[in-house]
Amino acid sequence: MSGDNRETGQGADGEKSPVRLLLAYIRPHRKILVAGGLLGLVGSAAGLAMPLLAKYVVDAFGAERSMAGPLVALTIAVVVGAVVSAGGTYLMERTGEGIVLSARRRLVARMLRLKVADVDRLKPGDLLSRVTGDTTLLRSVLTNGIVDSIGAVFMLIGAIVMMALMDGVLLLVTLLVVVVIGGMTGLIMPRIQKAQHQAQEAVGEMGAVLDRALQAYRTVKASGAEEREVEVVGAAAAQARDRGLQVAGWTSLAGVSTWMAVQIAFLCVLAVGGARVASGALEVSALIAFLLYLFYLVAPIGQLVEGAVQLQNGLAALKRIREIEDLPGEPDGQAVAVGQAGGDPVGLRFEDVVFRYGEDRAAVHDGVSFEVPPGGLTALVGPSGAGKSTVFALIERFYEHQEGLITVGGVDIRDWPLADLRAALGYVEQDAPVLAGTLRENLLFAAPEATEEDLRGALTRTRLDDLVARLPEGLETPVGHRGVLLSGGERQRVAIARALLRKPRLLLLDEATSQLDAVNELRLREVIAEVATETTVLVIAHRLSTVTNADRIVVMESGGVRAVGTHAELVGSDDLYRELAATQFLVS
Ligand SMILES: Nc1ncnc2c1ncn2[C@@H]1O[C@H](COP(=O)(O)OP(=O)(O)OP(=O)(O)O)[C@@H](O)[C@H]1O
Repeated sequence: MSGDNRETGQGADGEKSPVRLLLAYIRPHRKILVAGGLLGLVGSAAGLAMPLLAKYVVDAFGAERSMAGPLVALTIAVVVGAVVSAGGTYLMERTGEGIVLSARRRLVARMLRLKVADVDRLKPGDLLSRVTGDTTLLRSVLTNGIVDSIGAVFMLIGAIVMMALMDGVLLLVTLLVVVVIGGMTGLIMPRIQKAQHQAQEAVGEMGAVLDRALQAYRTVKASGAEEREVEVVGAAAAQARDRGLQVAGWTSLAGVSTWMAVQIAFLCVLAVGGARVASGALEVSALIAFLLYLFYLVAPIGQLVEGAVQLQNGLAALKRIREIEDLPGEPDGQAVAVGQAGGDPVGLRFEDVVFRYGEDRAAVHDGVSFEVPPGGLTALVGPSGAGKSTVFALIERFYEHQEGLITVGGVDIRDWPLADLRAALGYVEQDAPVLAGTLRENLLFAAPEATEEDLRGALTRTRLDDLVARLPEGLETPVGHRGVLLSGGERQRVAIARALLRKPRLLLLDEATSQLDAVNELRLREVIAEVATETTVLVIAHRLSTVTNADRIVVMESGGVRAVGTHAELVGSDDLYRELAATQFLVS
């Protein structure tokens, strides 16, 4: 078994310029975008033709000619203009939605393949806002922003050509003013981008604090902390508003400088043009026409500035999207080996394992060694913080150990292809191991291809069949957010059934600490004992019944293994174990 441990880090587009990266989102949609842009142009042309056609109608009326012809032409122009414009708008919006969709798909695909260590560091609410908010910002810059800017460039060129024909000197004066003030606007643009990035960050932070409040909804209420949480989320919202105002400030400054450019150019042209008219170098009519063209420049310049502002917003959003996309993925973690599960029980070995959660952190595991033979029940016990859950995190390769060796089935876990390793493991978390959705969806989550027979078997083995029989909609009953509609014991058994459907060769079970009623307690004990006859079970034990049933118990203490033995042996030989048995384990 050999694994390719290549990290799925930055893609080939890691070094491209941000604008090119932005444009890459359009590439698949460019044809529709061009079609939408062309329809928009035809619509505008039809709009432009209308005053002319209206003139014909009036002329015909005045000359007492038949108005039928011009009226039909006008009607056609109105209808064609409306239909074509609507079509253009629709295509543009459609492209925008398509761009947002592909940006979201890409981002989510990356998010779900990140390393657990990175996701532990990031805030879920902020990640959510990157998928929902930042991707939306790409839409307008990549559709209307681009099309309008291209249209503006054409108009600008047209106006400049006309102005050149009128008077070269005045054009030079105009361009000088526009370029100087345009340069100043250029200086503002990066500030808009920075402010927009901060604004989006503030929205992300607001999402993060809101997420915190919603995740701990019951605790918030039970602690009477509603008002304080409202304040905290409100403060984050105010922060987002402040950042938004900064963007608005810089954006309006850019707008004002455009307006100033035209006004100052107007005054300069008036002064220079007046002098040229006085000296006889220019006709008055040419000066008037030139000034009219100057004002003709206002709209396209405004559109260009607007396009540039949108570009800054898009780049700011892209930066936040790339912050996630550029994080390295798990080593060959892309493929989920569905259907490859199953096989004989495997053993597990830790050999002098050293692990710390960060370079600057103290070692959580400082030379951990123990062995779990294939099959049977092994319990992991120890005081809180001894590093028991970390053992699971290392076996699942959520985190990578720094020193020592961990083997599953005699093979170094670093040599297992990650998807195969995880397919061989069953993992039952202690907290909230049930997801929203129906009971069936939860059970089939890790093994969607499981047969109805497998499902019934797992339900029987986890003693869930009578629960299913009691539920009004049976397996189709929704379990509520994080399974809140189930009891603690039921949730854990659902999670065990889900793990069993994957036919694990080694089941990692973090036992629920919640107090269970006698029936649930007994069932859970039976389930664990029964599963241990079929596969290897490593359980972080919180119950006396589990340790007394275990084939062997590994006692951990502050990052090391202190003793190994059966309950009877350890009660006799190990002080810490005796104390744990007397105080920590829930009696049953
Ligand atoms: N994701 C993490 N990042 C940083 N430190 C962590 C992380 N998870 C756990 N730790 C730290 O590692 C130490 C061991 O934690 P671990 O969860 O493995 O202990 P445990 O024995 O399972 O405790 P408990 O029985 O209370 O769950 C603790 O001091 C904890 O603060």
